[in-house]
Amino acid sequence: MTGFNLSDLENIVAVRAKAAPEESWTAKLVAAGQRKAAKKLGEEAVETVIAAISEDRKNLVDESADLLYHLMVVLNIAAVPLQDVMDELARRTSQSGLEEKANRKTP
Ligand SMILES: N=c1c2ncn([C@@H]3O[C@H](COP(=O)(O)OP(=O)(O)OP(=O)(O)O)[C@@H](O)[C@H]3O)c2ncn1[C@@H]1O[C@H](COP(=O)(O)O)[C@@H](O)[C@H]1O
Repeated sequence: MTGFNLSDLENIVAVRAKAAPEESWTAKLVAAGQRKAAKKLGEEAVETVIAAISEDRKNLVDESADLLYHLMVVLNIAAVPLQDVMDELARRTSQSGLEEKANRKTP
């Protein structure tokens, strides 16, 4: 265990987003724009799903890392701090997912 967490990754992404695109994948994605970064995030999500269904534990860890990294890039481009996501998750701890689903208002 390293103690490395998502907040550390968010900080790395914020720094590398300002690097030259020729020397940083993060900067290259940021320069390409949100559409491209989100597409990459979608690809990583699909690869994570495939790893989960394949019951390939090592691949699931690797693809999950790719997924979380690309999510951090997409949040950076959208100027959404990770803390906003964590606050939303914290807010949701007050009720179960099933409870929330049952109470959802239908349009
Ligand atoms: N965690 C990551 C990370 N995870 C994945 N990637 C890159 O994401 C890119 C896409 O990954 P893929 O495996 O999908 O590669 P691909 O070439 O698109 O593969 P195909 O599916 O197309 O075959 C690759 O270049 C990976 O290296 C990452 N790039 C950067 N980071 C972090 O960001 C830091 C800064 O990186 P740079 O911005 O590149 O300096 C790094 O030190 C890491 O901490």
